[in-house]
Amino acid sequence: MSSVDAHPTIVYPHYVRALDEEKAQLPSSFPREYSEEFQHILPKLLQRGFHILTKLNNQKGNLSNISKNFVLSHPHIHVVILRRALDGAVIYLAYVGSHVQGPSGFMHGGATAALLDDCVSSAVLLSGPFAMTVQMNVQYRKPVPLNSVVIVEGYVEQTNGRKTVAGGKMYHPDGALYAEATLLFVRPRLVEPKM
Ligand SMILES: CCCCCCCCCC(=O)SCCNC(=O)CCNC(=O)[C@H](O)C(C)(C)COP(=O)(O)OP(=O)(O)OC[C@H]1O[C@@H](n2cnc3c(N)ncnc32)[C@H](O)[C@@H]1OP(=O)(O)O
Repeated sequence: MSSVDAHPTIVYPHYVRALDEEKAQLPSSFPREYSEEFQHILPKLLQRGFHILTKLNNQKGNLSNISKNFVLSHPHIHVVILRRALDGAVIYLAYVGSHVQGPSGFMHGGATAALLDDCVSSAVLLSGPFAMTVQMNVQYRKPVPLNSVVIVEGYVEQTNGRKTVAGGKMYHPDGALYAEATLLFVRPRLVEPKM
């Protein structure tokens, strides 16, 4: 098996273990200027039935697969992950810093897509077997200012065999929509359970 083939099966158990081990803590290393905003928003998300899963930005040791995640390890993106058990929806409460710029003063569209993909993928991975994004359609509604807090929400819409349709939204904490996406995931044949 090539290293590319091995990747999904190695990463997924690490991911689940990381989420298990890192429950219920807001990262203590969050810079002061936005930790207050996080503290203000978090209770509202908890009221909606979400609970904090992880402080993945601070992973160490054998969780290196997580610490290399493009979005979660980005030095200018800080994420607290929450999940709602009722429907498996996932929220990334995120601060986007200065070095994710596309248009001057605003977030790069690719970074917006990456955050959406990662959040929606987490919702998919935590609700079912490993699957990979094979299609993603992003509607960019408003430019996302740099150095700001955003809420990203991911949810599974429908699973049919190896295919899962899922959706995501990125919005300002006041509810104004920045972007929304529809994604198709496919469970690779290679990691299907053997009967
Ligand atoms: C650390 C954890 C962090 C959590 C967050 C991580 C976020 C990362 C999310 C990603 O970015 S994933 C990386 C980007 N995605 C990829 O690299 C996937 C590349 N694609 C593949 O490797 C293969 O397409 C894949 C292994 C997913 C599927 O190949 P298979 O050979 O197993 O499936 P196959 O080609 O037989 O397709 C199965 C079904 O899906 C359909 N399908 C596949 N690709 C499609 C596509 N692109 N569009 C529409 N349908 C597609 C295909 O037509 C077929 O439909 P039917 O069963 O109805 O015939």
